[in-house]
Amino acid sequence: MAATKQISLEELAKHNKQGDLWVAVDAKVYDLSRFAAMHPGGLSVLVDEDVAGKDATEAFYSLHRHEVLQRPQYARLQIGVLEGARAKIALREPGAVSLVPYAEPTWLAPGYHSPYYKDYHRKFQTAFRKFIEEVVLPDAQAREEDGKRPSQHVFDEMAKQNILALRMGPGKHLQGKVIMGGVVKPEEFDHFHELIMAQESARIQARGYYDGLGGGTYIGLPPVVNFAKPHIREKVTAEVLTGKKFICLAITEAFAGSDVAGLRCHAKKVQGGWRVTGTKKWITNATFSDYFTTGCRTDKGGLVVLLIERGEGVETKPIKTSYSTSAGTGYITFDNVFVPEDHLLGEENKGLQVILSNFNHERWGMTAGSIGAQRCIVEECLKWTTQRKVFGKPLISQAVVRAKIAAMIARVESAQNWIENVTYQMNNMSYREQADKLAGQIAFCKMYATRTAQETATDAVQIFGGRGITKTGMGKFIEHYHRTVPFDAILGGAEDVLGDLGVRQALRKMPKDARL
Ligand code: HEM
Repeated sequence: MAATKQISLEELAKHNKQGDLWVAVDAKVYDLSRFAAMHPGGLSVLVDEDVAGKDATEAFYSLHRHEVLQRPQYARLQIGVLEGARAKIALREPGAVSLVPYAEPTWLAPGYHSPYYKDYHRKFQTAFRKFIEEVVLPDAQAREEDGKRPSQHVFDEMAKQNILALRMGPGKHLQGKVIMGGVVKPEEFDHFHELIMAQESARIQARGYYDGLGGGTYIGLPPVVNFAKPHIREKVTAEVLTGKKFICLAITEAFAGSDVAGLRCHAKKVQGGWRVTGTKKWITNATFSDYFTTGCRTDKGGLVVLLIERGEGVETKPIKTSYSTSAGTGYITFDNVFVPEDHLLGEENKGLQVILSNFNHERWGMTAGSIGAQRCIVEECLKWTTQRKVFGKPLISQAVVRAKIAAMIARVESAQNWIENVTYQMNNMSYREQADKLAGQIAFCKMYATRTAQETATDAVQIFGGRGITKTGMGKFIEHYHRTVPFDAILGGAEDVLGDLGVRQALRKMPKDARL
């Protein structure tokens, strides 16, 4: 329990030297006498006459994130509270919304309205944010750092709450399931709930872990759900959605990225099935997956998608990318792997249809997450520029800084409004209509969101200066964001490819009789 002894300013002032050193931060008094020599910022800054025995709140928040004081080893240095002073720093409770302007999309900001979200979206959002902050976030920060895959207890908890099943979007697979203790009925769950999930999950600000946490399921399982033989579909879906087994989508190769038609991994038809030989690269979750939804080229030159189980001839090794190995990004080699006939997804030589069928949903989900992460950076920058003082004034008092913040806010607001519009269309269109009408919209929206995300990352680094390129301390999320933001711009289709796709889709629909 925090110490409550009342300490006057006079008493505080008496403890102002090495060996007997107290400071007050936000109305709490800390005895730093023994800690001072171990202080990561050095002893000299603490024995400074403006700090030792004084209220050092401003100096503290210029240099540390609040979380420092929450670490048990530092929290226990508190010996009392400053007499007559009131704590001013209010921390958000888990699940609560931030009151920092633009830190939330308007539908969540107090006093604003939205045509899209209903009361059950709000309830779901509150429960989901709490879940993310209490269950996922601590593991996310630790695993992003040590590079291990997300801990099994997080998957187990997600399975228990049926969150893994929600990652497949709305649909029959949710029938009869109790979602997060009943906070939303399966038949009510729609694409706005999914949008909430993507944006809330992005708040962990651990990009590798974010993909580690079922990124493979999100893109690897839908082809099984939609195209597998019933007995395979039931078995694999049950295993994956209960967090017992893992699956990934193995399409990209060293030879072919966005150019799916250029795949070389070869499936040879044999008695009772197929023999697969080839490689796959940059496959999210590959290092810990049990199943691989794999695109292969057939003898006839067509494409086939096979569900390959980890076993003889299958090897995975981690690829070190600029985000954490927590994502399980891997290189896969298939060496004459036997795949039984009933593991075919869809039809022979019609694999492209299987692969393409999920692209829109994948890209839309990535865009939603990317915008959520971008918004967190806006909040970080707003907090930093108002609390950080340079030349005696807060950073935000510089016009050039305000101009950067203005651009950041405009970008994230426009991207959010766009994704909400697309989501509304998805809610009101059949899958076929979505494929026909939204492929271009989603491609453009993703291209725009990730382009603006990179601009915001660059601006944020300028605002944070050296801290924006330092992995710990005040700017740690900025450093992380700036380093990992290109993933959103590459995975699921590079920006240029998506832009081109969107224009080609538009051209297909140009009326033949349109003239200036
Ligand atoms: C309860 C009191 C304090 C604790 C527990 C504490 C703890 C820490 C920790 C853990 C760091 C490492 C950086 C981080 O993780 O954010 C740090 C850095 C630092 N601290 Fe403190 N600190 C305290 C008070 C102060 C005060 C009053 C000053 C006043 C000037 C100060 C000045 C610094 C400086 C200059 C750094 C280096 C910052 C940087 O590298 O950007 N600290 N402190």
